[in-house]
Amino acid sequence: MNLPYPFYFLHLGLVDVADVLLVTVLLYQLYKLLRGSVALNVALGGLSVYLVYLLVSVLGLGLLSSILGEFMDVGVLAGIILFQQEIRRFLVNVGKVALEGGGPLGWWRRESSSDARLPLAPFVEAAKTLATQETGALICFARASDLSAYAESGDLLDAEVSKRLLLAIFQKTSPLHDGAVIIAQGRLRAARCILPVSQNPEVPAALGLRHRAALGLTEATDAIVLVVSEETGQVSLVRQGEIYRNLTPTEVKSRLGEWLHPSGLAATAT
Ligand SMILES: Nc1ncnc2c1ncn2[C@@H]1O[C@H](COP(=O)(O)OP(=O)(O)OP(=O)(O)O)[C@@H](O)[C@H]1O
Repeated sequence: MNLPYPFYFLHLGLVDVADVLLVTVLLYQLYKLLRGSVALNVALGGLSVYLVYLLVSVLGLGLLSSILGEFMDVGVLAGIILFQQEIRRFLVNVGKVALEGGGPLGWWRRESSSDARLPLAPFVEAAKTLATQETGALICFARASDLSAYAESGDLLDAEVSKRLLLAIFQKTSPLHDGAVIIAQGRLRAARCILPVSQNPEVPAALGLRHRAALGLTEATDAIVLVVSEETGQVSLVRQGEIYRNLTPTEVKSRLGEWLHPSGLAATAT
């Protein structure tokens, strides 16, 4: 391909164009996989260091270039360790698409930053009843971040959401009551899920593991978590590592509506 000055020195063939397009698609897929999670910040940090390294190398700053070069040498290994969950999910998705054109885990990949079909009444009503009974509960609402790795740590259900189902799961005698329930794409996807526990030293000592797990998930992803305390019967909502405690059913409904249906869609279904 003949290019105009000042790009005439570039020899750009069809293969190069296809190469650039494929890299663009790959980077976009990676962005979709990482968006809404702290992994995206880590990836952007790594990319910034790499760009500085390239610049420093071009400018011929020997010492800085060799220091960053050492860093780059271990970068691939560090990347594999840091992103092991994301790499695993990416490969699982690629495998599913190749074999089944989507497969049973296809719903995790659907694009939706909030679930317009999700009725909120079952959650508000179940939280109210569980709070009265002082029965603990942990309910996670997936948004853009992929929660499949957390769902896979528990029992996959893929059931229709209802107040009765939520109450049955969290009853103390239920074999599914321990851990968290995950809601995604309008369905109850899994129960008994293990969440990452927040290591934030500023979390009040009065909050135990259930609340720390809710905080931990929202620090790592853009999920929203509803917590019912077994000890106090208080209902809390957690978002972006922040906890809103002791909420009334009306407050739970309006906050959930605001966060999960920002456009006001489907709130009528409640
Ligand atoms: N990492 C985790 N992921 C999911 N659920 C967890 C996790 N850690 C603890 N839990 C749930 O929290 C329960 C223990 O809650 P704990 O009493 O320590 O927390 P808490 O924040 O004080 O809550 P509560 O006010 O209900 O007592 C466990 O039985 C389990 O169901």
